[in-house]
Amino acid sequence: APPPRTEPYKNPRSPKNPNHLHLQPLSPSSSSSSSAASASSCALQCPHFQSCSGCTHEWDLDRPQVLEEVSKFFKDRGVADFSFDIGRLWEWRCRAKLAIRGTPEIPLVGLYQEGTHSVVDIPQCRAHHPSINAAVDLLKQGISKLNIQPFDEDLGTGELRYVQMAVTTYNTSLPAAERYREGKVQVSLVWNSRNEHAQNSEKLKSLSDFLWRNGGPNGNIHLIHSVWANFQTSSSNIIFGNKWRHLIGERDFWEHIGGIDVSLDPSSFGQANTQAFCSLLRKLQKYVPRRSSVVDLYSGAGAIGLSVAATRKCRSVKCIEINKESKASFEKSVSRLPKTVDCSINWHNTDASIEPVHWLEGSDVVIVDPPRKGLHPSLVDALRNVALSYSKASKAPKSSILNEKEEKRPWILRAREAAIHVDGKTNWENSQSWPATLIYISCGWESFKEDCKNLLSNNAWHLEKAHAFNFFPGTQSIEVLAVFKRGPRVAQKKKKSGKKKTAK
Ligand SMILES: C[S@@+](CC[C@H](N)C(=O)[O-])C[C@H]1O[C@@H](n2cnc3c(N)ncnc32)[C@H](O)[C@@H]1O
Repeated sequence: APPPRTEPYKNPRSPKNPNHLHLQPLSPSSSSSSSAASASSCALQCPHFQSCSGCTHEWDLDRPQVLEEVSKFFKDRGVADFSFDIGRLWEWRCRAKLAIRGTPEIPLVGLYQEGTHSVVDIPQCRAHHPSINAAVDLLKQGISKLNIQPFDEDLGTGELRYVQMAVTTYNTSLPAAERYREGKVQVSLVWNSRNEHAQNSEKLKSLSDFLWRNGGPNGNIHLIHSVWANFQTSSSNIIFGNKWRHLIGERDFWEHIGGIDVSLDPSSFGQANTQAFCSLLRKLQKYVPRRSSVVDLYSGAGAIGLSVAATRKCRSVKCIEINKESKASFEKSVSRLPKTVDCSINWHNTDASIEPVHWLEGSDVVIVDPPRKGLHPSLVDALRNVALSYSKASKAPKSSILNEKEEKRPWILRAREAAIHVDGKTNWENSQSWPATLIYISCGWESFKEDCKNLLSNNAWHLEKAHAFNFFPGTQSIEVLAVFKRGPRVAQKKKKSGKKKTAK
């Protein structure tokens, strides 16, 4: 795999109309032969394009159209050196949730056709890590051989509803260059029953054994890392139910991300593009001053917070996450942090939008990585208020901790108690600081623009750096990493020319 490339973003040739190109590819003899050649070298070339809803763009995978706008947006707000990390263009997806429909003889495993609930089979998907396509093939063989009934959405009948495939490329016994290609798949089968005691659970066990026999360490090719079951009977569109069971293979799923070992249970959020996420983390780490106190809001299983705890020698890291399922993964990742890490680490299972000022207090750096819809308005308000009270009164905002005694609501008090707490070796004094740096990671460009404008208004914050990452090649989505500093931008003093003025 070629290493990810980072390029300072320059306005390229005028954007082409991808639909037009799709219908009428330019021939090499046309006057635009050089752009046609570069477009086809970054073309998706997937047989499922247009029937499957996963990819929306077939050409210029290295340059999503939205980049023009993104680059201009940051330039207009004072970021001169915006960069874009192109990364891997095919076989980048290490995590896929696929619907299972059809019949036992002809199962369909894939995504919905745009705007419908018809599932399209995507055996040769170009975005999937090759191990996902191979595992899907094996799963289909198992479905047919064991007469597993795919789910019927209209009737609510059938056995297998969805499958989640997650690839781990963590294998220290292989040379680093081979690890990605040799990725192993954690398969989670979403079974249409309440639990493992239902009538058809023997078939679930048979399917899991089939996958392990044929794709496990003693199979023809070792493809499968482990098999899990999730039980879901709801008629809603929600993919997963609340019950998870580990069926076979290694229980713990590890990945090496951002300089640390990170554990990810199937119920926890995981980034789909592992390599692009690693590039983002490498960049992010540079913006966290050494020995700082960090709060990581929307932290999931803590990949970002724990990575900066280790690589930036942070004094403290506080992670805030609404999904209680991420707790176990966080705990395992903490257990593998290098022994040299001297950091007070906390993980709170709560909603970051409830009384967010509480979480900001005592931190030098706040990292936010919200879902696509962006930050909750209460958090934007808290970030603005904290910054504005500094610049208005030239002093720190009033401590929310002073009001703590008055807080009586038991659920808020419970959330403030850390679900996981690890002491550092050094007893640092409690910091009275408020964040001076805000690092915003966004997968939703439209919501980011709104949040960004609100954060910048009245000079509460200013933008210092911005980078984008090709997290989802083939789509118009990109991942943005934006670094804000508290207060207005201070104009840079012009360097003295060094030439002495000569008296006339
Ligand atoms: C884009 S993911 C990022 C996770 C993590 N930073 C990572 O990279 O693995 C967003 C996370 O925010 C969590 N989340 C959503 N709404 C939340 C809220 N109101 N408060 C706290 N966490 C929330 C989700 O459960 C999810 O884990």
